[in-house]
Amino acid sequence: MSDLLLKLRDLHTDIGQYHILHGVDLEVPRGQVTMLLGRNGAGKTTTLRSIMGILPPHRGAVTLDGRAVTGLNSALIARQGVALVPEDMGIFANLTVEENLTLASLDGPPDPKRLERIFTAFPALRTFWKGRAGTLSGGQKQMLSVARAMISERRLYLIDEPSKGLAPAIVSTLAKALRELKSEGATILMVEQNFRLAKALGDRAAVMDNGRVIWSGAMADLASAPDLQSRLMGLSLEDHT
Ligand SMILES: Nc1ncnc2c1ncn2[C@@H]1O[C@H](COP(=O)(O)OP(=O)(O)OP(=O)(O)O)[C@@H](O)[C@H]1O
Repeated sequence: MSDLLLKLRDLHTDIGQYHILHGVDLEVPRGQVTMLLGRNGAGKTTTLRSIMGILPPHRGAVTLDGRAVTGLNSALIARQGVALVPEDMGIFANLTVEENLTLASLDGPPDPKRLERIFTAFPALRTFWKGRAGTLSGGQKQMLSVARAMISERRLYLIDEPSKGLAPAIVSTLAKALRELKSEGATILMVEQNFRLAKALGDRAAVMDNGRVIWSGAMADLASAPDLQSRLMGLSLEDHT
């Protein structure tokens, strides 16, 4: 078993007539949290969507645990144990919290032990268990979205800017849940603009610009080098909280 769970090689993806990814190379080690950083429009979301098979790449390779999964549709990628927590949260507003989690569970009804862990991390989901997801607050919807990924054991979690638009107290709740997921040995590839959160959770970092990864390495190396941050992103990440 290799230490690399996910590998992207020379990935090119178009959206309509636009060429968005221009040869993304990325390695995601098993059991670690890799943060995908970069300016707005750099191609971070498109990279996650390309891995998940929502936007199929037209060139390059996606390898999961040594197996090529390039071009498979998203249902098949999900069956390989990959979960995406999308930026728009991807929950079913007309269904209850319970129904949202039951649908996300890969093997029948949710495992009670996993459910208990989710309730401990996000107590609001227990409170509103029978409530429609559409009536939850923005923060609660985000928690439900993360919980949908956590309801079954996954090989890889792709998480797109979970802290976006959330109040600081909710970001702390989210951070705690993600830290717990990390402590269970989960492999996570996460887009995050909040550098304080990215730094706290990330083991590795990859910085994108103009549809490519322009730097990758240990998060500690990036966090301790303001010059590097400003060269890569045009600003100090510390200002970007
Ligand atoms: N549906 C679309 N049609 C045309 N261009 C698109 C579409 N979706 C995204 N793009 C473009 O693709 C590029 C990459 O977008 P993407 O959402 O991957 O960037 P990002 O790094 O995730 O940005 P952000 O941090 O703002 O979310 C951007 O220039 C964006 O304008």
